[in-house]
Amino acid sequence: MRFLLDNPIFAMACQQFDQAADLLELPQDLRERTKWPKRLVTVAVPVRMDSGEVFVFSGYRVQHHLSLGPTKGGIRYAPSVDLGEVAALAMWMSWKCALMQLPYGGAKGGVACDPGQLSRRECEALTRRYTQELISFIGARSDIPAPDLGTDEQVMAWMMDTYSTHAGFAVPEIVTGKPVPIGGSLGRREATGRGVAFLVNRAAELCKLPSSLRVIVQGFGNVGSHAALELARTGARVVGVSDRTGAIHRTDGIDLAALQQHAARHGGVRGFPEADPIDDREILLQPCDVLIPAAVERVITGEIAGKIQCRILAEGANGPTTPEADKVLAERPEIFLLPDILCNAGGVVTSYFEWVQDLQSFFWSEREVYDALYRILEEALSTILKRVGKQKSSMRMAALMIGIERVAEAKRLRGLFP
Ligand SMILES: NC(=O)C1=CN([C@@H]2O[C@H](COP(=O)(O)OP(=O)(O)OC[C@H]3O[C@@H](n4cnc5c(N)ncnc54)[C@H](OP(=O)(O)O)[C@@H]3O)[C@@H](O)[C@H]2O)C=CC1
Ligand SMILES: O=C(O)CCC(=O)C(=O)O
Repeated sequence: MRFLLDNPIFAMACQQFDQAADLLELPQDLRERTKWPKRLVTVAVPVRMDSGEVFVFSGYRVQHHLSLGPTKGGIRYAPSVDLGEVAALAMWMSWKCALMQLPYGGAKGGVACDPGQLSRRECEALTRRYTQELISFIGARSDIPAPDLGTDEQVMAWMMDTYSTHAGFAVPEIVTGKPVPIGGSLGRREATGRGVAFLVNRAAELCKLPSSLRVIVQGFGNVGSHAALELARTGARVVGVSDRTGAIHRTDGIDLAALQQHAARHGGVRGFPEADPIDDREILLQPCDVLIPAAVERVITGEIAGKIQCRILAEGANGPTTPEADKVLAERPEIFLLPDILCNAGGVVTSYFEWVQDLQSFFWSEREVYDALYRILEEALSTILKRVGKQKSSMRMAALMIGIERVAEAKRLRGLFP
């Protein structure tokens, strides 16, 4: 297992864990049992490409702990995907699910590929073969995938169909984040971004900021675009947006509907005529009230953390801030941090609602989904704030401590074979 530490993202997740476990004074045996992932699955995924050639992709699924219920977490399609990255993301899922009091352990999966370079047929073939390779390892009572970076509702529909064809009947509860007509939940598509927006507005109230927040978002995919749209709906002005194609800035605010149309037509935000182009690193350093990294890991480095000019740092992405940056942020108390395992938890909480609805074959209104989601996010925020007050810790450490201690307690209560 220790070979995973060669991966910098896994090493970062472990560094965070160790720091929180030290603060919790977690006994050594429990610490070891809680830290390491339970199951690491690697699969070869052969796909006939449109060219006629067969390419073998590498696929992964990591199940971090099984102590509280099935494992839960997204499937990522990105060139960076490897076992260490997926293991780190699975670990963060564990603390996130426990923080939200969901009856799940953490998991994550993915395939090393560039989804932008795959045709629709290639993406479907890849998804179906990856799902087939995972059939013995996933299940509605054991491990339930969902969308993440580079995957969407269509990928979930193909996964559900492949699994259901194998079972001989429809198994909608095998994945969440699927289209509503085949058992998806109302509100799941927008839930992560709307959860981010809800928490940003709560943080703005706590910081006594006006509602006309200036917002910068890195990543204009599922999380970034819905966070931006929801914040704009509640009175904010989105002044900067970036994605892999580039970054744009407009002090008076960007027309998000027009930007969405442009991005759909041109494959990204680059070249949007109603805003100024800006360097994709510089965009993070522009003055704003809220900075939302909603793309990939480790973009807020120590150096960037010293230069950002926001009042709220809202981590839509998983792991966007390095431990070095956390040290810098500790010296900048004017910045209110919404840590990833809180900030982007709206996605998995709504996935939990989807799973419950599928198991019961009884579906909720969008209003019921969001009322329940915001109640859970509010409770998690208030539990973290109390912990910050009690232990004088950072928001990140408080959130991690709560998640980790719940998992450790489950392991302690369940015990070990004598
Ligand atoms: N989807 C969900 O429900 C949840 C997602 N998350 C996390 O949120 C983050 C984003 O996921 P999601 O929105 O689903 O993914 P999407 O694939 O929908 O969107 C990702 C966005 O990030 C952009 N991007 C990728 N790399 C970079 C980069 N290096 N610099 C700037 N932009 C970049 C992409 O640009 P382009 O389009 O040009 O490739 C795209 O706009 C991930 O960290 C994910 O783990 C967390 C909780 C739930
Ligand atoms: O919706 C889910 O089950 C998981 C979402 C996810 O991958 C995440 O929160 O990072």
